[in-house]
This record gives sequence, C-alpha cells and structure tokens, in this order.
Amino acid sequence: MTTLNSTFDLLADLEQRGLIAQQTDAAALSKLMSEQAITLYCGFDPTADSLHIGSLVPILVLKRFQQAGHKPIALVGGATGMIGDPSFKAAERKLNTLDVIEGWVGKIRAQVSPFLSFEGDNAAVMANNHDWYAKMDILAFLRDIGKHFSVNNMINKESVKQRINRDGDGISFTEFTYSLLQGYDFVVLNEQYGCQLQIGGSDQWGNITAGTDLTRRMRQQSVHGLTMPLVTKSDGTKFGKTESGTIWLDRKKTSPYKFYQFWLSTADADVYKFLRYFTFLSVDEIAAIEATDLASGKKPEAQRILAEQVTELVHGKDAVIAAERISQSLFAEDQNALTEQDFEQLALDGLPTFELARDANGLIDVLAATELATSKSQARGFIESGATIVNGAKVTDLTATITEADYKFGRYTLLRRGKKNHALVVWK
Ligand SMILES: Nc1ncnc2c1ncn2[C@@H]1O[C@H](COP(=O)(O)OP(=O)(O)OP(=O)(O)O)[C@@H](O)[C@H]1O
Ligand SMILES: N[C@@H](Cc1ccc(O)cc1)C(=O)O
Repeated sequence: MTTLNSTFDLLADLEQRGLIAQQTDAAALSKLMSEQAITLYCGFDPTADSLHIGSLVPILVLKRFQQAGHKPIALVGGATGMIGDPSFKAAERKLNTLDVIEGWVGKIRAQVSPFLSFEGDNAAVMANNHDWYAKMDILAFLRDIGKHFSVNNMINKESVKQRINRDGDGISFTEFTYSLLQGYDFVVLNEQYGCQLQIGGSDQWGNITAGTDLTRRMRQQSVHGLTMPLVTKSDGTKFGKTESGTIWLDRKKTSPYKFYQFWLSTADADVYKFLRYFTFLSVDEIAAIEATDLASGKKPEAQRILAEQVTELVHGKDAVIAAERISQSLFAEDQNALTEQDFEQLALDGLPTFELARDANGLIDVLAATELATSKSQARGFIESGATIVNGAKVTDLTATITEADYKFGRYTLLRRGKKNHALVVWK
C-alpha cells in the first residue's frame, strides 16, 4: 500500500480548479480516497504521432493524483487506436495501417512518460490494450464481453447519438463496438492492478461508464469514473488535434517558441482558468496573481506566468529561456544572442519563412519575395522611409543587397518591416 498525502484534499483541489465535470459517485470516491491510495488510469489513443494541449489536461491530472500519493496508469490504446473512438465525432474515422499505429504507440508512450514518476511505492505503469486484445478470440469477445451490453442502451448514449440518428453513412459496426473495448480495459486493469478509477475528458463519459458497469458485472467490483471539462478557447472551439491550429506537445510539430507564444496570447477571459488547469500553482497563488493584475490596471502578468509554467512543464526550463531570448531578439538591434536552434524554431513555425535562392539578393527583390511588400515599388517606399530592418539594423539604401555577411549560421536572414511584420529568409 502506498502512502497517502493526508494533509491535501485532492478532490477538493480539482473541484476548486474547475477540473471536475462528471463523477459516477462523488461521495463514494471521496471516502475511498480519504482511506487509501488508489490506482487510476487514463487512456490515450495513437490517432496521431503526437498528443496536443487538450490531452495535457488528463496527463496533468494523472500527475496530480501521483503527487497526492496515488498510482497512475497511462494506457496507450494500441488496440483501440485500430478501431477509432466515435465519441462525439461527426464522421467515421479513417483506419490507419498497423505499421503507422505501432509507430505512433511508441511516440505517445514516450510523450506521456516524462510527466510521471516510475519509481517508488506509487510508481506509474504504462499499459497497452493491444497486449490483451491481440490474443483474444472473437467468440470469447462476443460471449464474455458483448453479452453484458444492451444495444438498446448503447444507441441512446449521447456520444454516438448524432451518428445513429443521422441519415447517410451513420456509424460502422467497428466504431460502434469501441466502448466495449474501452469498457473491458477497465476490467483488465482492475484485475491486474486493482485499478479503481478511470479519468478522461468529458467526451469519454459514455466509455468510462461502460467500464464501471462492466467491472461491476464481470468482477463484482465497484469502480469509479471522473471526467474533466473539455477545454475550449474563449471563441468556443475545442483544443484538439482534429481542429485547426493544433498546438502539439511534440517540439518538432510545434516549436517550444510557438508553444510559449500560444500561451502568451491567451485571452484575459481564459488566462486564470488556464492557470488552474495547466499549472501546479496553487489555487491561492492563482487568486493572488488575479488580484494583483486587477489592482495594477496594467497589462496582466498572468499570460507570462502561464507561458513560462506550461512551457517549462512540457519542454523544460531551457525552452523557456530560449523562447524569451527569441522574443526579445526579434525586436532588438543586436541579434547575436540568437542561436542556430533558435533560428530552426523560427523557421519551423515561429515566423513566415521563405526559401530563396542565394543569387536573389537585391533587398527590393527580397522584400517583395517575402511578402513584406506586395510589389517592388512598395518595397522601395518602405526602404526609403526607413521602415526596413535587416538582422536588426535599419537599411535605407535602395541599392542594398543581402550578402553572405548577412547570412546568420550560413543561411538565415531576419527581416522586419515597421514595428512587427517579420519574415525569415532561409537561403538555399
Ligand atoms: N480539449 C480538451 N480538454 C480536455 N481534455 C481533452 C481535450 N482534448 C482531449 N482531451 C482528453 O484527452 C484524452 C486523450 O484524448 P486524445 O489524445 O484521444 O485527443 P482527442 O483530441 O480527443 O483525439 P481525437 O481527435 O483523435 O479524438 C481523452 O481523455 C480526452 O477526453
Ligand atoms: N477513448 C479514449 C482513449 C482510450 C482508449 C482506451 C481506454 O481504455 C481508455 C481511453 C480517447 O479517444 O481519447
């Protein structure tokens, strides 16, 4: 049995952070957790090569449970990823090949692991439901698991209703069986690790309750479900991977600089909520930040604190330092502080980037090619009026050229027009 942090009421903290959407039996879970350390799990399907900031919510909740003394299991859905969760999805998913899914399982596993500790009494466990489904035969599945599910109840679940009631393609049998698979995962984890709680975003409620019901039927065990609200931006759109403008956890898909900038540009209406969801600052510390911001009457500090905290959690302290260095250097006269890796981040997604041939180096041509000017005559106007900055230095000479000496690390030149229009040239 693991040691419980008895001075800290985790469920009360989650409630104060606004992190609880639904629970199967709040009083029973609270009683259980006050008596003993529990084992809980959350699943992540390999439906892309990276998780995103929406999935960070349950990852951090797993971490919150572990910090409070409980044992987390992170399950990567090697099997469920082959089927595709239909919950609240408007259309059938495309099936990915087994090779692709296998590759993504490894990536998701590597992405979740650093958030958890694999040492000590309440060491985290990584599980993969392919381990039990690969060897299950279809008749066992239908007889031992399927028999416990009523199709009548399944078609009434909110998460698949829109697909059932719609004309057209509806939902395939494949996706319809998804909740049986997730349901049985809970049974297996209960059997193998004594797992008593499953968490997930609120879109997972139907699948989670399939698991609590099935565990009661198959193992006569009373287990629990808890969901977190789905995080949306103030414009109402969900943070997700199928939505546009996904912020990925993989630094090769969203650079730490872009990641930092994303949090920095959080709307004032969202920022304190995001501090509660995405950081380990206490609820009291966050309330104090809000009070100070309100009293100052100036630009709030909350966005910078959020950007620093979440970037450090996901990418480490060095990434925060690099993001701050890049932000400052973009507006500084001296850009010598920028490292080659900083330029690589900017080229990935930090700035509009243009690959130009090394001979296209008249400044007028370059400005037009980088879309900082819509025409050569406009480019001339910008140069003459002193609005053109090359690597931090103002250039007013109409005949200026960009030469090897202006190539940082042999291939980058930073251009700015006016106060904040940037472009990065990568010389081919
Ligand atoms: N915006 C969000 N807010 C809170 N939780 C989320 C959000 N997006 C995903 N989750 C949760 O993260 C866990 C893993 O989700 P997953 O990685 O499958 O993301 P997803 O965006 O829902 O994927 P897909 O688009 O393939 O369904 C689930 O419990 C899910 O509910
Ligand atoms: N259905 C979850 C992933 C998951 C898979 C298997 C589980 O046992 C639990 C959760 C999702 O799409 O996000």
